[in-house]
Amino acid sequence: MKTEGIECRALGVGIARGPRLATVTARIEPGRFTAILGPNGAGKSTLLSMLVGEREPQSGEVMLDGTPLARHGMDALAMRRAVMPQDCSVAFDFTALEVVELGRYPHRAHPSREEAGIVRQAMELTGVEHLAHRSINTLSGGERARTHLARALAQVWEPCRDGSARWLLLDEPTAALDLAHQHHSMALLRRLSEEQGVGVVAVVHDVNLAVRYAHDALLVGPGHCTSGAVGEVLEPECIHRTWGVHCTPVRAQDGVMQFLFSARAA
Ligand SMILES: Nc1ncnc2c1ncn2[C@@H]1O[C@H](COP(=O)(O)OP(=O)(O)OP(=O)(O)O)[C@@H](O)[C@H]1O
Repeated sequence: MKTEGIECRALGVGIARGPRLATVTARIEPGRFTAILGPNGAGKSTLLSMLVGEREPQSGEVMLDGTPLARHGMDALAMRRAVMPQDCSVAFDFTALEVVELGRYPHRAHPSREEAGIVRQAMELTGVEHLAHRSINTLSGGERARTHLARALAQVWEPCRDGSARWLLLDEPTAALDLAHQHHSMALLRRLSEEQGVGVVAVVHDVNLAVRYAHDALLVGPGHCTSGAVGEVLEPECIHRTWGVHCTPVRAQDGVMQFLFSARAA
């Protein structure tokens, strides 16, 4: 039986002693980009925090490569998995460069020969190299988000020595980004999954970005969870059921199906 990947086994999503928001049974594959979508308050961030191991599930469990997540140990996880939370505030007055360097901290016992190069290339990929010496707390929301994405990329830059898959778990990585940077970042994440086998899991609100760049979708709530190939999950009827908006499929010039949305039926 295939065990590689993240498996949600009847995962009860909701805060401790709070209501059950959804029960998630799904397998998330490495080498694929999985978008988590759903209405506000459906439990997307709560689910992500369970996949990361920050929050205990109300029931069920999260397995990584066939072993319960908690048994992997935080140090081992940090070598192969980077997390970008929704709120990326930094208490200290670090420069952008220092924030990205933090991504390399888990590797300090076995540094790469390319440490400085990794940090520089990660910053180039998200377009923040010119901000290297600025204080993180003086950057705009989008600049800060791109700096934290660079930190996450730096953390999982090199393949694991034991060949295990690397993961990026990101909570709304494009929320603060302008149109160009949204597409640039999503394309980058897709490439990382396809070319380097990284498992990318990202909470995304923009259905069209998800349809264009993700392989799979995990749709949370209200009260249920659906997962599968993005084009099968995010179809007009399901979108209407989930968000109460009507949508018209249109084919973009490059052949990708996208949607036009309206509050009322055409
Ligand atoms: N620490 C907390 N204490 C009380 N309720 C909480 C806490 N954290 C989350 N919740 C509640 O749990 C529910 C799910 O929150 P969550 O942040 O997972 O939703 P979400 O789907 O990510 O929403 P959004 O799209 O608005 O970011 C919400 O109703 C939220 O108010």
